Amino acid sequence: MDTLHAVRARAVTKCFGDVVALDAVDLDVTQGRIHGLVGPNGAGKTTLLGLLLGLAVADAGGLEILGMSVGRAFGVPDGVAGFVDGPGLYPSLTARQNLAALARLRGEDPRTAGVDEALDQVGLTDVADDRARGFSLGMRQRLGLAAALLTRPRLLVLDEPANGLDPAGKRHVHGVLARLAADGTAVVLSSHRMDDLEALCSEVTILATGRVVFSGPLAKLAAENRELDYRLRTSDPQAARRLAAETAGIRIVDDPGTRQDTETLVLRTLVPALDELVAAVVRSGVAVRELAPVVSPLEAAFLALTDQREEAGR
Ligand SMILES: Nc1ncnc2c1ncn2[C@@H]1O[C@H](COP(=O)(O)OP(=O)(O)OP(=O)(O)O)[C@@H](O)[C@H]1O
Repeated sequence: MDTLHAVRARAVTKCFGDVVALDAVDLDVTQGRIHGLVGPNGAGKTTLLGLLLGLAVADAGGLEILGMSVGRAFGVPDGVAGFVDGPGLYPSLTARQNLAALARLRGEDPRTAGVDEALDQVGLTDVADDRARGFSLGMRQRLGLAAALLTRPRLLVLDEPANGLDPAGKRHVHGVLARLAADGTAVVLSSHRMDDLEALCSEVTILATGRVVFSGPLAKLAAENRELDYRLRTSDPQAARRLAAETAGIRIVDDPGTRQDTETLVLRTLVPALDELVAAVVRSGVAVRELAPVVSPLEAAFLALTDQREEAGR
C-alpha cells in the first residue's frame, strides 16, 4: 500500500456515449496536500471528482484511493467525503438537525459526533437552528462542508466549494481546508477561481477536453519558461519607457485596461529581463511604485495550455 498517495489514477478513461469526458487521465494527490482541478467548462473536472467519490466508475484505467484499488463498485470509498453538484441536505431540517441526522445514519450518537464543532468550523453557529430550506448557496456549501467534516475524512473531494461564498464564508472555508491539510487530510477541489486556487493549493491539475495538460506544483507553473505581461508604475513613466525599450527581451505592449493611464507601462517579458529593467530603473534614480503580473502565472498557464489544447484538437 502506498501511504503517501491519497489518490493515484492511471490512464483513467470515462465516456458518456460518444463524449470522452476523461481521456487517459493520470492524477497523483499526496496526503496532506490541497490539490486543485482547473479547466474550461466541460473539461471533465466533475466527472473526475465523481469517480473519487464513487458516484461513477471508470471505463478503463486504474484508480487507487487511500491505498485501495477502486474496482467497479459504486459507493463512497472508506475515508472519503465530499460532494459534487452541491451537498445533499434535508431542506426541512435545521443545520444542526441535518448534521445530527447524518451522524445517526452512520450509527453515531449525534450528541458526541462533533456537530457543534463542525458548525463552528464553517461559521454557521449563529444559524444552527435555522432550516436549511432558507439557506443561501454559500450557506448550503458551508453546511455541506460541515457534514463532510463530521466523517473526519482522509480525502475530501469538493466541486467548486467557494461558489456563492461571501468573503467571511470564504475565509472560514479556506481556514478549514488548510487545517485539514495540516492534519494530513488530502483535499481535491475544483474551481474556476484562480485566486482561490493560488491561495489554497500546493498542486494543480489543468484539464482540457478530458486530458491532463499540466499536473504538478503551482510553483512549477510560475517558474515555467513563459513570458508574462507585467504592469509597471514608476515615479518617471517616460524614463521607464525609454529604459524598457532599451532592454533586450522586453516588449512594451498596449493594455486596453490602462490605455488612459499613461503612468503605467505594460511589458511582456521573462523574469530575467524584468529583473534587469528594474535594476536599471532604480539605478537611474526612478522609483518603482508597482510591479505585478497583469494575470497570475496560473491564469496565464491556464489560458496558454487550454488554448494550445483547442488548437491541437482542430
Ligand atoms: N451524465 C452525463 N451524461 C452525458 N454526458 C456527460 C455526463 N456528465 C458529463 N458529461 C459530459 O462530459 C464532459 C465533461 O463534463 P464535466 O461535467 O465533467 O466537466 P466540468 O469540467 O466539470 O465542467 P464545468 O466547469 O462546466 O462544471 C462534458 O462534455 C459533459 O457534457
